[in-house]
Amino acid sequence: MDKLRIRGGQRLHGEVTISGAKNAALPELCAVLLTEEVVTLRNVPRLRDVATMRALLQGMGVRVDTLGQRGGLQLQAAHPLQPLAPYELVRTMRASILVLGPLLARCGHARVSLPGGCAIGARPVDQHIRGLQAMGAEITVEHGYIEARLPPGRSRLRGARITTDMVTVTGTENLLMAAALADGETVLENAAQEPEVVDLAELLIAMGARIEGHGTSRIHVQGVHALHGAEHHVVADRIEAGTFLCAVAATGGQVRLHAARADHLDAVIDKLLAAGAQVQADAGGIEVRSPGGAALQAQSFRTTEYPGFPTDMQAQLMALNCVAQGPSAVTETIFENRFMHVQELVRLGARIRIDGRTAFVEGGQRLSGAAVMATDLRASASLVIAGLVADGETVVDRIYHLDRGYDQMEIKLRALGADIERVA
Ligand SMILES: CC(=O)N[C@H]1[C@@H](OP(=O)(O)OP(=O)(O)OC[C@H]2O[C@@H](n3ccc(=O)[nH]c3=O)[C@H](O)[C@@H]2O)O[C@H](CO)[C@@H](O)[C@@H]1O
Ligand SMILES: C=C(OP(=O)(O)O)C(=O)O
Repeated sequence: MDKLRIRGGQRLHGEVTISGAKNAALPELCAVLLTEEVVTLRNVPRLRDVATMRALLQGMGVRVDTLGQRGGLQLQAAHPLQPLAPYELVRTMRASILVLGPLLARCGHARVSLPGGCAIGARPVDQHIRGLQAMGAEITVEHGYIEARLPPGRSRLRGARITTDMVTVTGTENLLMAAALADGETVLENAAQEPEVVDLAELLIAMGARIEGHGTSRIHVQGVHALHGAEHHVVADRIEAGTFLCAVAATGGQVRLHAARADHLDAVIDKLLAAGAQVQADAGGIEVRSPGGAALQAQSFRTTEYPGFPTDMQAQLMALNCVAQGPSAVTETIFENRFMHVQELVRLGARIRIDGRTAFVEGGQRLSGAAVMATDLRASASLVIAGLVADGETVVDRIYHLDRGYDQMEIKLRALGADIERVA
């Protein structure tokens, strides 16, 4: 099993190009199920989750061709499709649930394994199911599978007004894709406003869907009979960019992030500016400069839905808070168990106490390298940041979590001057 070996203490300097967003690419790969024509996606990141999604789609009968070396994929979901998402693939990637809406809309039935719980929380999919039921689907859950079909005599879902109980990102995406081919108008209330939802809507519109209001909490979709092929560039990964911003803030140095979208990172950049880092944005990317974490002020924050502070950046900013000066309180409101990195950061010398949904970080600690275990994707990223500033050697085990969502992270960090290598 691969590990990352990091010798801390190097400042980061230079330039890095931010990859396409995992959380945009995954729903967009599922959107190809909505048409029998060719869809071309550019800037798809090289990730384990993308490989899993590719295998899932290929198992259904989708043709997938790689275009060159720069993240191009050409996909075609011509008939006949096998509308099945088996447990073996779904259990390794929760985003597999995103095939449910498109399969139901296109094939009239779908059999998708329930994703189950994971390290960061229970993560039920009841809102996805309820929304599709409101659109006329008959859904049962048996033997660990969601069995969804249209009632006898119906060939399409029907538009509906759906208000989800909470803001759900993949729930909004599933219902958006289903609504694109439904009969009549769908209104999604309490919709997620994340940039990845907007990017998916832009792909769907390029495929002929009639969507308005994406990027707000109310999305209107006027269903159409068929969608067609399209070409789309996946938006830059704001979480990868935010992770590099926190890494540079912690180690000190100066780095330019090409292709990063500052307008998608306001909440994170505000915290880094308040901490004392310098962050400047222009049309081509973001430049960050920092004297190093020990010269910064720790910042309290609370995760919320976009445009609030993203839960997917909580662990990374907490790693910075461990070395920055002063106490801070980090409150996680989205997932009930997303502090798995805390005990590993403590192994590196951090001082953190958890009380319910809040972690209280003492700050101002000198970290010292140790063997630590990655427990989930962003927890892994926080351990890498901590390892980059710790004295001596840190070995991060179980980095298959990191590979799910970061495109060549150690190669990009090494190009910036980090002493980091992948070892077996
Ligand atoms: C592939 C992808 O895009 N993943 C992102 C997506 O996950 P994902 O879409 O799974 O997260 P949601 O936005 O759905 O989850 C928000 C909250 O709602 C709850 N919930 C959600 C759906 C549902 O049917 N019932 C329910 O109770 C969840 O357990 C969680 O507590 O958004 C999260 C929140 O920004 C991010 O951390 C993930 O990186
Ligand atoms: C939690 C995440 O992803 P997923 O929803 O794919 O598990 C993440 O990207 O941090």
